[in-house]
Amino acid sequence: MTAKIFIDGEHGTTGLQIRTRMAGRRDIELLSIPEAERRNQAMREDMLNSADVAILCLPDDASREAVQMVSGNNKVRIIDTSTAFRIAPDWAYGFAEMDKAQTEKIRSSRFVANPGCYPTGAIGLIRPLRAAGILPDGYPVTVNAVSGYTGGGKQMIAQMEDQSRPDTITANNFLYGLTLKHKHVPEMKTHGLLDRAPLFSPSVGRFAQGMIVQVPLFLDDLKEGTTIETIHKALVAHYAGQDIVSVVSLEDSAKLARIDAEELTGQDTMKLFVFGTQGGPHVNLVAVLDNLGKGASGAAVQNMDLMLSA
Ligand SMILES: NC(=O)C1=CN([C@@H]2O[C@H](COP(=O)(O)OP(=O)(O)OC[C@H]3O[C@@H](n4cnc5c(N)ncnc54)[C@H](OP(=O)(O)O)[C@@H]3O)[C@@H](O)[C@H]2O)C=CC1
Ligand SMILES: CC(=O)N[C@@H](CCC(=O)OP(=O)(O)O)C(=O)O
Repeated sequence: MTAKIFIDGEHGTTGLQIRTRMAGRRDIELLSIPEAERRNQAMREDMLNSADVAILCLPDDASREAVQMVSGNNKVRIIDTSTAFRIAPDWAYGFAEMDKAQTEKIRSSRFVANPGCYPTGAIGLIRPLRAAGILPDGYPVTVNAVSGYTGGGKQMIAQMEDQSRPDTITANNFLYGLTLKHKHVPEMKTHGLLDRAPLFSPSVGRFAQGMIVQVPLFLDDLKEGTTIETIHKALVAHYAGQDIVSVVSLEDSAKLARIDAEELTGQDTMKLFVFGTQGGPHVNLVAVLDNLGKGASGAAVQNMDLMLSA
């Protein structure tokens, strides 16, 4: 049986990438609205209510409206890629590898919130250490990151690529979120199992897709006896038995002189590293992913496949 899928926002950055990933699939019938009608409420409502799974690739407010449009129709299941429902208690958080029960939660949920790109890296690094008791209560977690500019959607893509625009961005690498109130902080705190909000400082580089997320830690302030090896072991144990998130060996990490933010561009996987020197006081946890892959569209397709396998 083919499943009917509607991507609301299919002509945007995330929507287009999801559509590309579904091209050629015979188990799916893609319901579609012509680009010129993308904001036509009546057509969207009709498509939303005709789908088995609707994937929302819209700004937060438009996502909330779309969910309202199907609220009385129990047949339709939703994957929302916006920030609107990521810490809502009645939604499943769509990061299947974040703990052993999550795959099943996603498979059986009607409502699945796709994670943000930065939180995918940050939670991927932090949560296993909280679950293993390595990262204690009260630890002041900081998260620093660089993203490809497609993370800012159609508008930032135009600002970075079209120098004739009055709002063009000329910087090759810039910090933003300078008020330290980025919309991803609540999600990192909740699903990272943190008792204190992390201090998150994002940046953007002049490359389209890719991402590095860093969580530096002081070993002396972690569970007594924690070393670079125990941290690495905890991550390896956490991600055993799946093939989306990989943990690079300490030996291979030690040989690296630099990390390329674009290393996984076009892929739907994520790589985790633990950097530092044996016996040294610090470690730097690093996640590399494609902001549009495991950070958005790749995760959405993974979640859709889990839901369709129920
Ligand atoms: N880009 C990324 O790396 C990631 C993005 N996301 C999230 O995915 C969602 C989509 O982001 P992104 O694809 O980047 O954004 P884009 O701006 O690239 O695309 C959004 C699309 O939604 C359409 N749209 C906007 N408002 C409405 C509305 N009221 N009704 C119908 N259609 C509407 C837009 O049409 P129009 O052209 O007319 O504005 C556009 O086609 C956002 O919530 C974003 O936060 C999640 C993870 C990563
Ligand atoms: C570079 C850039 O602007 N990135 C976006 C986040 C991209 C992402 O993960 O999106 P959502 O949380 O919106 O789903 C931002 O900082 O708002």
